Amino acid sequence: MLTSLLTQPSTPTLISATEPVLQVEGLNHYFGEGSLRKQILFDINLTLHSGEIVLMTGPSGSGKSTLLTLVGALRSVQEGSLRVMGQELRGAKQATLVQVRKQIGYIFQAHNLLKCLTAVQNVQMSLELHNGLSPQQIRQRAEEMLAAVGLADRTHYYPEKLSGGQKQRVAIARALVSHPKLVLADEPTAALDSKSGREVVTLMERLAREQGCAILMVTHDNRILDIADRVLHLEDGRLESHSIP
Ligand SMILES: Nc1ncnc2c1ncn2[C@@H]1O[C@H](COP(=O)(O)OP(=O)(O)OP(=O)(O)O)[C@@H](O)[C@H]1O
Repeated sequence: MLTSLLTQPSTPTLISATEPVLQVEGLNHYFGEGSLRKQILFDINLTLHSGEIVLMTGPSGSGKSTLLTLVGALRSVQEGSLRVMGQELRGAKQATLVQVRKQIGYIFQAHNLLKCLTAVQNVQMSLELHNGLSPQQIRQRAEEMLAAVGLADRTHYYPEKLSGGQKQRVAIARALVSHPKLVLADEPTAALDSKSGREVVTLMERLAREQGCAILMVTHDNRILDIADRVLHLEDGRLESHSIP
Protein backbone atom coordinates (compact mmCIF):
# COMPACT_ATOMS: atom_id res chain seq x y z
CA MET A 1 0.00 0.00 0.00
CA LEU A 2 2.76 2.38 1.00
CA THR A 3 4.70 1.69 -2.18
CA SER A 4 1.77 2.54 -4.44
CA LEU A 5 1.04 5.60 -2.36
CA LEU A 6 4.56 6.87 -2.72
CA THR A 7 5.00 6.18 -6.41
CA GLN A 8 1.85 7.68 -7.91
CA PRO A 9 1.91 11.46 -8.11
CA SER A 10 -1.57 12.96 -7.96
CA THR A 11 -0.63 15.86 -10.21
CA PRO A 12 1.54 15.84 -13.31
CA THR A 13 4.95 17.30 -12.57
CA LEU A 14 6.27 20.03 -14.83
CA ILE A 15 9.91 19.29 -14.19
CA SER A 16 12.35 17.44 -16.44
CA ALA A 17 14.76 14.91 -14.99
CA THR A 18 17.77 17.22 -15.08
CA GLU A 19 16.14 20.54 -14.21
CA PRO A 20 16.79 21.71 -10.65
CA VAL A 21 13.73 21.83 -8.40
CA LEU A 22 14.91 25.21 -7.17
CA GLN A 23 17.35 27.68 -8.71
CA VAL A 24 18.06 31.00 -7.04
CA GLU A 25 20.46 33.49 -8.66
CA GLY A 26 21.53 36.89 -7.40
CA LEU A 27 18.49 37.23 -5.12
CA ASN A 28 18.26 40.42 -3.04
CA HIS A 29 15.38 41.40 -0.77
CA TYR A 30 14.47 44.61 1.04
CA PHE A 31 11.93 45.63 3.65
CA GLY A 32 10.68 49.16 4.26
CA GLU A 33 10.32 52.24 2.08
CA GLY A 34 12.42 55.33 1.40
CA SER A 35 15.03 56.09 4.05
CA LEU A 36 13.77 53.14 6.13
CA ARG A 37 14.46 50.69 3.32
CA LYS A 38 16.74 47.96 4.59
CA GLN A 39 18.36 45.14 2.65
CA ILE A 40 17.66 41.77 4.27
CA LEU A 41 18.99 39.28 1.69
CA PHE A 42 22.19 39.79 -0.31
CA ASP A 43 23.08 38.02 -3.56
CA ILE A 44 21.63 34.61 -2.64
CA ASN A 45 22.61 31.80 -4.99
CA LEU A 46 21.20 28.33 -4.35
CA THR A 47 20.34 25.23 -6.35
CA LEU A 48 18.37 22.21 -5.12
CA HIS A 49 17.89 18.99 -7.02
CA SER A 50 15.28 16.25 -6.66
CA GLY A 51 15.81 14.07 -3.61
CA GLU A 52 18.18 16.51 -1.87
CA ILE A 53 17.71 17.45 1.78
CA VAL A 54 19.23 20.84 2.54
CA LEU A 55 19.15 22.41 5.99
CA MET A 56 19.54 26.13 6.59
CA THR A 57 20.82 27.45 9.90
CA GLY A 58 21.63 30.97 11.05
CA PRO A 59 21.02 33.42 13.89
CA SER A 60 17.66 34.97 14.59
CA GLY A 61 16.96 37.80 12.15
CA SER A 62 19.46 36.60 9.52
CA GLY A 63 16.71 36.24 6.92
CA LYS A 64 15.95 32.50 6.89
CA SER A 65 12.15 32.82 7.01
CA THR A 66 12.23 35.61 4.45
CA LEU A 67 14.17 33.38 2.05
CA LEU A 68 11.85 30.43 2.71
CA THR A 69 8.72 32.48 2.02
CA LEU A 70 10.25 33.86 -1.19
CA VAL A 71 11.03 30.32 -2.36
CA GLY A 72 7.50 29.29 -1.36
CA ALA A 73 5.95 31.94 -3.64
CA LEU A 74 4.43 33.53 -0.54
CA ARG A 75 6.15 36.88 -1.08
CA SER A 76 7.10 38.84 -4.22
CA VAL A 77 10.59 38.52 -5.63
CA GLN A 78 12.12 41.99 -5.94
CA GLU A 79 15.58 41.46 -7.45
CA GLY A 80 17.38 38.53 -8.98
CA SER A 81 15.99 35.26 -10.28
CA LEU A 82 14.09 32.57 -8.43
CA ARG A 83 12.90 29.55 -10.39
CA VAL A 84 10.79 26.81 -8.83
CA MET A 85 10.43 23.76 -11.06
CA GLY A 86 11.60 25.86 -13.96
CA GLN A 87 9.03 28.59 -13.38
CA GLU A 88 10.47 32.09 -12.86
CA LEU A 89 8.71 33.70 -9.88
CA ARG A 90 10.03 37.21 -10.41
CA GLY A 91 7.27 39.16 -12.09
CA ALA A 92 5.02 36.08 -12.21
CA LYS A 93 1.25 36.57 -12.33
CA GLN A 94 -0.94 35.64 -9.34
CA ALA A 95 -2.35 32.63 -11.20
CA THR A 96 1.19 31.32 -11.80
CA LEU A 97 2.10 31.80 -8.15
CA VAL A 98 -1.02 29.89 -7.10
CA GLN A 99 -0.08 27.09 -9.48
CA VAL A 100 3.47 26.94 -8.09
CA ARG A 101 2.20 26.93 -4.48
CA LYS A 102 0.08 23.86 -5.23
CA GLN A 103 3.26 21.98 -6.09
CA ILE A 104 5.04 22.84 -2.84
CA GLY A 105 4.53 21.17 0.54
CA TYR A 106 4.77 23.49 3.55
CA ILE A 107 5.57 22.39 7.09
CA PHE A 108 5.81 25.09 9.72
CA GLN A 109 6.80 25.20 13.37
CA ALA A 110 3.25 25.78 14.50
CA HIS A 111 1.78 22.88 12.50
CA ASN A 112 -1.16 25.14 11.43
CA LEU A 113 -3.72 22.33 11.50
CA LEU A 114 -7.32 23.48 11.42
CA LYS A 115 -8.75 22.79 14.87
CA CYS A 116 -12.27 22.16 13.66
CA LEU A 117 -11.17 19.38 11.29
CA THR A 118 -10.04 15.85 12.16
CA ALA A 119 -6.58 14.58 11.22
CA VAL A 120 -7.84 12.96 8.03
CA GLN A 121 -9.89 16.03 7.05
CA ASN A 122 -6.80 18.22 7.49
CA VAL A 123 -4.85 15.97 5.14
CA GLN A 124 -7.75 15.74 2.67
CA MET A 125 -7.88 19.52 2.41
CA SER A 126 -4.49 19.59 0.78
CA LEU A 127 -5.64 17.11 -1.90
CA GLU A 128 -8.89 18.96 -2.54
CA LEU A 129 -6.80 21.76 -4.08
CA HIS A 130 -5.82 19.32 -6.80
CA ASN A 131 -8.12 18.43 -9.65
CA GLY A 132 -8.96 15.04 -10.98
CA LEU A 133 -9.47 12.98 -7.83
CA SER A 134 -12.85 11.69 -6.66
CA PRO A 135 -13.88 12.27 -3.02
CA GLN A 136 -13.33 8.54 -2.38
CA GLN A 137 -9.80 8.68 -3.81
CA ILE A 138 -9.03 11.77 -1.76
CA ARG A 139 -10.24 10.05 1.39
CA GLN A 140 -8.27 6.89 0.63
CA ARG A 141 -5.03 8.74 -0.09
CA ALA A 142 -5.36 10.83 3.05
CA GLU A 143 -5.92 7.70 5.15
CA GLU A 144 -2.98 5.92 3.51
CA MET A 145 -0.72 8.90 4.12
CA LEU A 146 -1.71 9.04 7.79
CA ALA A 147 -0.93 5.32 8.02
CA ALA A 148 2.48 6.04 6.44
CA VAL A 149 3.26 8.52 9.24
CA GLY A 150 2.11 6.00 11.88
CA LEU A 151 -1.27 7.54 12.65
CA ALA A 152 -3.66 4.95 11.19
CA ASP A 153 -5.43 4.77 14.55
CA ARG A 154 -5.75 8.55 14.92
CA THR A 155 -7.45 9.53 11.65
CA HIS A 156 -10.62 10.77 13.36
CA TYR A 157 -8.91 12.65 16.17
CA TYR A 158 -9.14 16.42 16.35
CA PRO A 159 -5.78 18.24 16.75
CA GLU A 160 -6.45 19.07 20.42
CA LYS A 161 -6.47 15.33 21.20
CA LEU A 162 -3.07 14.74 19.57
CA SER A 163 0.39 15.23 21.06
CA GLY A 164 2.79 17.81 19.59
CA GLY A 165 4.69 15.11 17.70
CA GLN A 166 1.47 13.59 16.36
CA LYS A 167 0.22 16.99 15.18
CA GLN A 168 3.50 17.57 13.40
CA ARG A 169 3.18 14.14 11.76
CA VAL A 170 -0.30 15.12 10.51
CA ALA A 171 1.29 18.30 9.11
CA ILE A 172 3.91 16.15 7.33
CA ALA A 173 1.17 13.90 5.93
CA ARG A 174 -0.69 16.99 4.71
CA ALA A 175 2.44 18.41 3.09
CA LEU A 176 3.47 15.19 1.35
CA VAL A 177 0.14 13.63 0.35
CA SER A 178 0.06 15.48 -2.98
CA HIS A 179 3.61 14.39 -3.85
CA PRO A 180 5.17 17.84 -4.07
CA LYS A 181 8.57 18.10 -5.74
CA LEU A 182 9.65 20.64 -3.15
CA VAL A 183 8.97 20.68 0.60
CA LEU A 184 9.70 23.79 2.67
CA ALA A 185 9.94 23.36 6.42
CA ASP A 186 10.43 26.17 8.93
CA GLU A 187 11.69 24.78 12.23
CA PRO A 188 9.45 21.70 12.18
CA THR A 189 11.00 20.33 15.38
CA ALA A 190 11.10 23.56 17.40
CA ALA A 191 8.07 22.76 19.52
CA LEU A 192 8.99 19.12 20.08
CA ASP A 193 11.05 17.24 22.65
CA SER A 194 14.21 15.65 21.28
CA LYS A 195 12.71 12.16 20.79
CA SER A 196 9.63 13.43 18.91
CA GLY A 197 11.82 15.87 16.95
CA ARG A 198 14.09 13.07 15.81
CA GLU A 199 11.10 10.88 14.85
CA VAL A 200 9.56 13.69 12.84
CA VAL A 201 12.70 14.44 10.79
CA THR A 202 13.47 10.76 10.27
CA LEU A 203 9.98 10.39 8.88
CA MET A 204 10.40 13.41 6.63
CA GLU A 205 13.71 12.04 5.41
CA ARG A 206 12.24 8.61 4.63
CA LEU A 207 9.22 9.96 2.78
CA ALA A 208 11.32 12.52 0.89
CA ARG A 209 13.78 9.85 -0.26
CA GLU A 210 10.91 7.55 -1.29
CA GLN A 211 9.05 10.29 -3.15
CA GLY A 212 12.23 11.87 -4.56
CA CYS A 213 11.27 15.37 -3.46
CA ALA A 214 13.71 18.07 -2.37
CA ILE A 215 13.50 19.47 1.16
CA LEU A 216 14.67 22.91 2.26
CA MET A 217 14.45 23.07 6.05
CA VAL A 218 15.23 25.95 8.39
CA THR A 219 16.37 24.68 11.76
CA HIS A 220 18.14 25.71 14.95
CA ASP A 221 18.20 22.08 16.01
CA ASN A 222 21.80 20.81 15.87
CA ARG A 223 20.64 17.30 16.70
CA ILE A 224 19.12 16.78 13.25
CA LEU A 225 21.93 18.10 11.03
CA ASP A 226 22.96 14.55 10.14
CA ILE A 227 19.90 14.00 7.92
CA ALA A 228 21.13 16.70 5.53
CA ASP A 229 22.95 16.32 2.24
CA ARG A 230 24.08 19.93 2.71
CA VAL A 231 23.92 22.49 5.49
CA LEU A 232 23.72 26.15 4.53
CA HIS A 233 24.43 28.96 6.93
CA LEU A 234 22.76 32.34 6.57
CA GLU A 235 24.47 35.22 8.37
CA ASP A 236 23.26 38.82 8.05
CA GLY A 237 21.38 37.94 4.87
CA ARG A 238 24.30 36.23 3.17
CA LEU A 239 24.65 32.51 2.51
CA GLU A 240 28.02 31.84 4.03
CA SER A 241 28.97 28.23 3.97
CA HIS A 242 28.01 25.04 2.23
CA SER A 243 29.09 21.91 3.99
CA ILE A 244 28.37 18.22 4.10
CA PRO A 245 27.96 17.07 7.72
N1 LIG B 1 7.44 42.23 7.08
C1 LIG B 1 8.60 42.75 7.52
N2 LIG B 1 8.80 44.07 7.50
C2 LIG B 1 9.97 44.62 7.92
N3 LIG B 1 11.02 43.89 8.37
C3 LIG B 1 10.86 42.55 8.42
C4 LIG B 1 9.66 41.91 8.00
N4 LIG B 1 9.80 40.58 8.15
C5 LIG B 1 11.04 40.40 8.66
N5 LIG B 1 11.68 41.57 8.81
C6 LIG B 1 13.05 41.75 9.28
O1 LIG B 1 13.90 41.05 8.39
C7 LIG B 1 14.97 40.41 9.10
C8 LIG B 1 14.97 38.94 8.78
O2 LIG B 1 13.81 38.34 9.36
P1 LIG B 1 13.51 36.78 9.21
O3 LIG B 1 12.22 36.50 9.91
O4 LIG B 1 13.64 36.38 7.80
O5 LIG B 1 14.75 36.17 10.04
P2 LIG B 1 14.98 34.68 10.56
O6 LIG B 1 16.40 34.36 10.25
O7 LIG B 1 13.95 33.78 9.99
O8 LIG B 1 14.78 34.85 12.12
P3 LIG B 1 14.23 33.79 13.22
O9 LIG B 1 15.26 32.71 13.30
O10 LIG B 1 14.16 34.62 14.47
O11 LIG B 1 12.89 33.32 12.75
C9 LIG B 1 14.76 40.76 10.57
O12 LIG B 1 15.60 41.85 10.87
C10 LIG B 1 13.31 41.14 10.65
O13 LIG B 1 13.11 42.10 11.67
